[in-house]
Amino acid sequence: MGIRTGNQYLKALKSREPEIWLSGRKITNLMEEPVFRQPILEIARLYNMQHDPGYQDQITHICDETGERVNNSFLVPKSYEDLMKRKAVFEVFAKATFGLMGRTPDFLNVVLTSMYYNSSFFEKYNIDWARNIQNYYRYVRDNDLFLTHAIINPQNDRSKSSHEQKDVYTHLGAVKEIPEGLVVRGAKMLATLAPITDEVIIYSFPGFKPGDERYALAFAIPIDTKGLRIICREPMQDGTRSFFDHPLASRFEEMDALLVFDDVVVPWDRVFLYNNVEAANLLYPKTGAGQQPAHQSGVRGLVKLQFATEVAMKLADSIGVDIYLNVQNDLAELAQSLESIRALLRVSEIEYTITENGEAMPDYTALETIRGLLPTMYPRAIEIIQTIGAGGLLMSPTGADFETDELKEAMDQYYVGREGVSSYERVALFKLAWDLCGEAFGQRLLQYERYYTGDPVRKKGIFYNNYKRQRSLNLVEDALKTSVWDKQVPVR
Ligand SMILES: Cc1cc2nc3c(=O)[nH]c(=O)nc-3n(C[C@H](O)[C@H](O)[C@H](O)COP(=O)(O)OP(=O)(O)OC[C@H]3O[C@@H](n4cnc5c(N)ncnc54)[C@H](O)[C@@H]3O)c2cc1C
Repeated sequence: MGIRTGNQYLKALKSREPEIWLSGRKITNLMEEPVFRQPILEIARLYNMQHDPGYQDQITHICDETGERVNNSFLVPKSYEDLMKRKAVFEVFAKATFGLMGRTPDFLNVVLTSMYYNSSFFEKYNIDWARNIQNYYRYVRDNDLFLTHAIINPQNDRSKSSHEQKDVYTHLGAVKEIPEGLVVRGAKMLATLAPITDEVIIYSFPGFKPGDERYALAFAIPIDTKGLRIICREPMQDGTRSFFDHPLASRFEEMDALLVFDDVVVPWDRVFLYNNVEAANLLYPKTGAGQQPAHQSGVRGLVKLQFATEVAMKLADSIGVDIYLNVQNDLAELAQSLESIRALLRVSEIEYTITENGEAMPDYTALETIRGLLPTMYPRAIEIIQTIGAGGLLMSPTGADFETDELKEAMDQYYVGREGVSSYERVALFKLAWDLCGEAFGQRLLQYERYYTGDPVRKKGIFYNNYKRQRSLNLVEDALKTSVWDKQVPVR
């Protein structure tokens, strides 16, 4: 089939009945649920872009294996040019969502492509696992499916490993083998966009210890598999707010969910890893499942930071406060953060390496530096928006006020910005800024930037240890030898 249209995506959603729980209600008609309606349409819009002549050649290609047109996020990059082809889709999708949706389909497509191309890793442990991941990649690529993933255990007692939790099946684990497949029980989080996806893929961050064998799992199943419950977090908007009042929250909320597996049968041909602590711990480093998608996250993060920077600059300009040095300093700080991320991203692309099996890999150090910096740069951007908007952020009336005759004069007079900025324009801008920096929606976006890729504290620890191992760090040694040179090199 190859690339889907938005309508084909909607049709697939309508054809399924996943068990979704939202605010104590079981959702029976996903398409009619206001909370999901607009986010579904936003994802459908991305699928449509694949068919738009203005984008098609930029974000899709003809697959060598099938001759069908597929999304560039399924491309195994073998060269700088391939990395750029793949980047094009990251950029187009990120710009279409202002970087606010982190788990657009391209993200997990890259994870899966990476696992597929490095399936020799799975083969070392079990030839079936390798064949399964290869077939699954082809299935997802050729049907253009939308995946969610859950790689973290629920946050229960973090001082104990999975097998030490009070209930042995609090964290998702294997129960038994049956002829049809592997029976799994327990929970996994944090499956962003789960209710509106086609499939879920389960794998884990490293950190398994002996005794955790039953939790060492990787598999994928349809999102409506019997026994799989999707428990949504409290929504941050009810789906009835207007675009004018909440231009971002009304469009781009990515629902997050806990996945509970109630003796779910995972067919054997969908099991990628099982009962092997060593393999589960090596999955990330050996398949590139962390490093390749970091390219998508870097591009998306850059777009998001650019959006926040532009919001701050427009806000300051709209009320004439960017003549003040303190405001200019804050805005310059933001612009310099943005330029730093842009530069790092280019370094990651230009300094790519080719792995042993011929895969082009964007530079680890540059991408991890982006991952290390954004959890502080993005919250700082939000703080600057809050500081520049100040009390005005809390004073925005609603769209309904603008449509009320009795209020027209007051609206036109008291909400006007600097010369040339009408009340309507100023209020619209401040509302957009408030969605980003004040609303629960905006707070989630902030929490996303901190944690979407794992705990930044531990990630920095890993980064430091790798950096120490890989970099020569010889300058100090050289400096300590200077006294010897002094004696050897005659001074003229
Ligand atoms: C908005 C959002 C969307 C996300 N989307 C997804 C998704 O689509 N799929 C998915 O699988 N995951 C997703 N994640 C989950 C993300 O991977 C985790 O939030 C992240 O790995 C951190 O884990 P945690 O939230 O359980 O925090 P914890 O690991 O419980 O950490 C809590 C605190 O304790 C500290 N801490 C805990 N353990 C240790 C330790 N061993 N050593 C030192 N400090 C420790 C941490 O530094 C942190 O401050 C998302 C997260 C967010 C916020």
